[in-house]
Parts: sequence; C-alpha cells; structure tokens
Amino acid sequence: MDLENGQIVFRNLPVGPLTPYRNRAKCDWRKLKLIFEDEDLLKVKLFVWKTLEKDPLFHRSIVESTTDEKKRLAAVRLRRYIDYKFVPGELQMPYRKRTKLFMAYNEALACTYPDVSVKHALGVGLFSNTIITLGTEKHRKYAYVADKMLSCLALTEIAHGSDTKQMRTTATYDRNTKEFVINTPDFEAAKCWVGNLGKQCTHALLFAQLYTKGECHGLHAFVVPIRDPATLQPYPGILVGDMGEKIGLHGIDNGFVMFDRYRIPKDNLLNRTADVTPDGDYESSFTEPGRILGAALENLSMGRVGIMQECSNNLVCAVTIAVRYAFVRRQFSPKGEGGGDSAELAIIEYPLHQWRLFPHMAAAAVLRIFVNGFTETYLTVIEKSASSIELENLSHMVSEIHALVSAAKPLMSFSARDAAQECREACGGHGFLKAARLGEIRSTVEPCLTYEGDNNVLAQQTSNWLLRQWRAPEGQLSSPLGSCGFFLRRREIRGRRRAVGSVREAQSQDFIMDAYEWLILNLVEETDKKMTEIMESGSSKFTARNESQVYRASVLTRAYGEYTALRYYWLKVVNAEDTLKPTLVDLGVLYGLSCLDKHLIYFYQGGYAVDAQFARNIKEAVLESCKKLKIEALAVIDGMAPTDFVVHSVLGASDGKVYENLEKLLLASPEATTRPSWWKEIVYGTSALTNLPSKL
Ligand SMILES: Cc1cc2nc3c(=O)[nH]c(=O)nc-3n(C[C@H](O)[C@H](O)[C@H](O)COP(=O)(O)OP(=O)(O)OC[C@H]3O[C@@H](n4cnc5c(N)ncnc54)[C@H](O)[C@@H]3O)c2cc1C
Repeated sequence: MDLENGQIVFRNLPVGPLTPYRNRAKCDWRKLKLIFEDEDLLKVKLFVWKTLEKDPLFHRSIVESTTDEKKRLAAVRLRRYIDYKFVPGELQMPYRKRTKLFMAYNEALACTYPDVSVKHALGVGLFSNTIITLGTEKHRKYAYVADKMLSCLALTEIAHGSDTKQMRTTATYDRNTKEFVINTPDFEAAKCWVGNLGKQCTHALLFAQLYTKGECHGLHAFVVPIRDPATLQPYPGILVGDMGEKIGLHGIDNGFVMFDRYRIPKDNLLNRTADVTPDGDYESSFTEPGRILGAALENLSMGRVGIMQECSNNLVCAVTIAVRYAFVRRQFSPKGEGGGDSAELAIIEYPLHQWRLFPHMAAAAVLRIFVNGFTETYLTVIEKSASSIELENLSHMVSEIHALVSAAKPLMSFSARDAAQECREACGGHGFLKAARLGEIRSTVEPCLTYEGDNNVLAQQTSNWLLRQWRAPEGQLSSPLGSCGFFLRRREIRGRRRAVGSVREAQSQDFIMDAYEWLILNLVEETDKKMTEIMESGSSKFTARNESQVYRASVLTRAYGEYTALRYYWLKVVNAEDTLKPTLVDLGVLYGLSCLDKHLIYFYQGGYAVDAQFARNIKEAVLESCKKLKIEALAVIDGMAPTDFVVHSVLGASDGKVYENLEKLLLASPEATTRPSWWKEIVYGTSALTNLPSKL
C-alpha cells in the first residue's frame, strides 16, 4: 500500500510463507481496507508515514538507549514533526473537518512514535483546543503557536487524581495588581505526572481553585508561563522537575511543579464560562461551581477519543503481528516426532491458538469501525454544543455522549491491553524480543487505562447515567442518540426467556443483540435494587454507589460499551459489498459471542437462559466461528494492518519471512557476536571477584 500522486496504490503483497494461506481467502483485503479506513484520512496517514520513513531522524534503532536520550529524541522529533507543518493551522477551516484531519495526523504519529504523539497531543492539540473552547478572543494568541511554545495540562496532584474537586493548588485574585497569585500549599498539592512539564514545556494549562474576596469558586483553567522559551530556564517562584524513571513512555518528560506565590496577569484566566471583574467580583454563567468544572473537563474529553483511536491502532498492530506469525510458525506434526517434518502444523491450525487470537482479531475489527463511527458522532455533538443555535435536547445529547465516552475509553484500552498481552504470549519466546514490538505496544496502551480518567472511575459515570435513564418515569428517556432506546421496551425485554437450540442460532446477530439488551437491563435493575436496599438500610448514596459496583455497575458499563460498539459495527456491515459481508458478519458474531461468554453467569442468574444447552451452544459457536475465520484471517489482517514501516515488527512483516528477518536482525547488531568489554571481570584468574578471601 502506497501513496502516489495523492492516490492510494494497493500493491500486491510480497510472495513468501504467507502466500499459500493468503491465496485461500475469498475476501479481497484491499476492499476490506476501505471498510476499516476512511479513504481521505488514510491518504493523510500514508503521507505522514512516507515522509517520516524517509527522514533519518525518524529511523528507529534496535538498540536500547538511555532514558535521557529517549526524551531528547522525542523532543527533537516533535520539533521536526511540527516543522513539517502537517497539521493545517488556519482557524477558518470548519471545526469537524479540521478536528478529523488533526486526529488523522495524530493517529499516524501515534502508531509509529507514541511518545512524540502524546507530547504533540498534549502540548499542541489539547492546549489549542482548550484555549479555543474555554478561552475568549484575548487568548487566541496562544492557539496555533506550536512553533514558539510547548504546553502541558496540569491537573493531577500528588495526593489527588481522580477526585478532581479536591485539588488544592490555589489562584487568588489580587485586585491591587490585577493579578492571580498561584500557590502550592504543600508537596501533596504539587501538580504531578504532567506530560511535557518535566524538562521542556514553556506554558502550562493549569487547573487551580479560584479565590476572590476570600471565597473559593472551584477549579478554573489558567495559562501559566513556566519556562523562558529562549533558555528553557524556569521562572522564579516555580519549582519544576521530572518524575524520573517510569515503566513505559520513556520519551515523555512527565513532571511535577510547585508554585510559590507566583503571579500571572488576570487575563490568563480562561474566562469563557466564568470571569472576575477588575474589582474582584466573580461572575459566572453557571450557578453551581461543579458545573463549571464539568464544562471545563468536558472539553478534555476530546483527548479520550484520541486515546480510543490510539488503542484501536495498537490493538490492530498487536493482532497483525501475532496472527501473521501464527500462520508462519510451525510446531508439532500429526505424524509424530521427526526433524524437518513437512507435515508440521502452523500454530494457527490449533483450535486453542485460534481461540486465543481470533477473538482479539474480531475485537480489532469491530472496535476499529466503532471508533471511526463514534468519532463522527462525537464531533457532531461537540460542534452542535459549541454553536450558538439552541438545539432541543442538546444538554441530553451532551450527557449521553459523555456516558458513551466514559464507557468506550475503558472498553478500548482494556481490549488493547488484553490483546497486547495475549499476542505477546502467542508469539512465544520471540514475542519477548524488543524487535517483535509487542512489548512497546503493551507499555504504550497500559497507561491509557489510567490517564484522562482512570478506567474504573470513569466507568462509574456511565453506570450513573444508565441508572438515571432506568429510574426516569416511563416514556421519559433522555437518550437522543438512542444508545439505550431499548429501555423503552423494558417490560417485554426483561420478560424474555431464551433457549439457544443450535450453534447456528447462537451465531446470529439477532440473538447477540437481544441477549445484550436483556443483559444491560438486568444489570441496571440489579444495580438499582442493590443501591435502594443499601440506602433503605440507612446508608448514604455515596456508600450505596460504591457497594453496588462489583458484579453490577462496572459490568453494566462494560456490557453497554460492547453493545454500543456492536451497534455501530452492524450499521457499517449492512452496507458492505456482498463479497465481504459473510466475513464481516463472522467477525461481529465472534466478538459478540466471545464477550457474552464472559457474562454467561448473569444469563443464568437472571433466568434468561433456560437450560445448559444455552451455554454449550454459545461456547461451541465461538469455536466454530474461530475455525471459519481461519480461512479469511490473513485477508482481515491485511485489510486492517498499516504499512510494514508502521507495524515495525520482525515477526509481523507482510512478507511473512520471519526467520530471514530474524537472522538479519540478529546479525545486524554489532554487539551480538563480540566478546563483552567486561569479560576480564568474570574470568577466573583475572577477575577480582575470584580473589576474595574465603570465609570458610
Ligand atoms: C503516563 C501518564 C501520563 C499522565 N499525564 C498527565 C498529564 O499530562 N496531566 C495530568 O494532570 N495528569 C496526568 N497523569 C495523571 C493521571 O491523569 C492520573 O494518574 C489519573 O487521573 C488517576 O489518578 P490517580 O493517579 O490519582 O489515581 P487514584 O485516583 O488515586 O486511583 C488509584 C486507584 O484507585 C481506584 N479508585 C479511585 N477512586 C475510586 C472509586 N471511587 N471507586 C473505586 N476505585 C477507585 C482507581 O481505579 C485506581 O485504580 C498521567 C498519568 C500517567 C500514568
């Protein structure tokens, strides 16, 4: 796949060990590609990849470098990436078009250089977006000046992360000087984990408790200069430093900062929703401080959609590597022992291996299409909410999109994490090589579970919203996007009892979606019941919520996320070409059934499943779907996979020449075959270690 004169060119895939299996597929991977990708956005990504591939600065070394070198490289690559001016800077471009383009450029970078992409997303994208949405005309000067400054977003503190309302950094208005005084009361209130802050950023988008006339008005966002852009020296009154060694994303300088009565101009308050008059009177378009924070944080949810895309790309790369490898790697022969037996089976022939990999491949396909469709919905809602036109149901729409993001970000990141781990194990020992790239994928997706809202905390926002819908008076659902429209049919759905008479019946879209509707309603009802019981026994709503998370609310969010992903998926599949449809349906069915398999107990507990055959047929259907998908698996993978430059794995190249590529890799390392420089330290006779006096 290449880009020539602005057009995508689908070249034949290289001939090699994968060719015999590839030739058996009925689906055309090129056509599948245009199901998984928007053609225009794919062109954007190919353009970025081609440009970076040609640039020696973006050469990826197989040798591990120091953490400082990784930070340096990420920083200079970021500068170069910005210099390429890939991202259109004009403010005039319509919001949705501009944001989609921006996201595609960021996605292209995220699949190849995750550190650089996070730095860029935080330091340029999120900053500009927040300035535009939370600031006013006077702040525009900060937006789109990435070539002169780099920013960060400072919210988390040492002692508080998820509970944002408890942040203790203060911004106190001084009406004599018309300034805000930023102060960190103690180390526990130091801002921390802030990406780009440790070594590099010039400005911070800081969240601090706004005080004026002795009264606290809650968290507000401020633009705070941190370092002199010409020297990168911090300004007096600021103690800023790096978080030190982490367990991944080493190129990012996550930092901490403490302010000692540090002064910034009054104008640095992002004042779209609230302001302070020169005399120090507080004015807000919201009556409750909690809503101001909510509005501010809502703007950050764009980052969560970016995380979903990043996880989707990493999930695709992980399964690409493991599935291609599984079609090449051979172990054991039905004929028994014997060296070089031509009847040795590719490991993908083993049902156990198919069962380990194909549900992740199906997840990659379903979630890819979900993310593409959901991004469109998300941007439409945000665009509407930013326009001055009053829309009926707008606030309901915003609440629903928030509930969806809060389910989808955990779903995507948990799925990518699980796939990365399983794919690493599925590649055996070679999967442990750095050059296999599964380690990098795993450590890239892992922090996505935590940042931009810890998954387990974020998921509670979805279950709270679903509970509100469940408790609303009959017929008064606030779901303009229709994500829980089926709540209106609750009586009929809750009454359902189901036998699954055959494997084929289990493999139907109708069964899967019916089962999900019942499951979600069952879980919401069980959660509600449990909460009511606890509150009736005299406990608070806070306690009731916490006591009803396990086995109830948190599973509810997960099931709702999976159901929503499938809804988006089926909508796309219905319009697909006939030659692709059977495989796309098989992927959706396998995803749905392998997820339902994990929820089986609820179908028995709640009485939906009438007999043991229900579970047996679901499990059998999973296995049969895996077997069926083996024929088309490489076409699916080739359809989803980015170019070899992006996958960047010695095990997962499209030529399938795993052993040739491994040989080249091992012999390319100058240290591989040389005697270590420290050999004298360990050789008997010359080593000081052997000369220690005996204690015996
Ligand atoms: C690589 C990385 C980059 C980051 N970048 C930034 C950045 O640029 N800017 C920034 O401001 N922050 C950043 N963060 C911080 C991140 O946003 C926070 O770590 C995150 O919000 C979680 O907060 P916490 O660490 O305080 O965890 P806590 O809130 O203390 O959570 C700890 C554990 O407790 C659980 N828990 C908490 N509350 C509940 C509850 N009510 N019910 C059940 N379980 C609960 C959580 O699920 C979690 O497992 C980054 C973090 C990482 C790892």
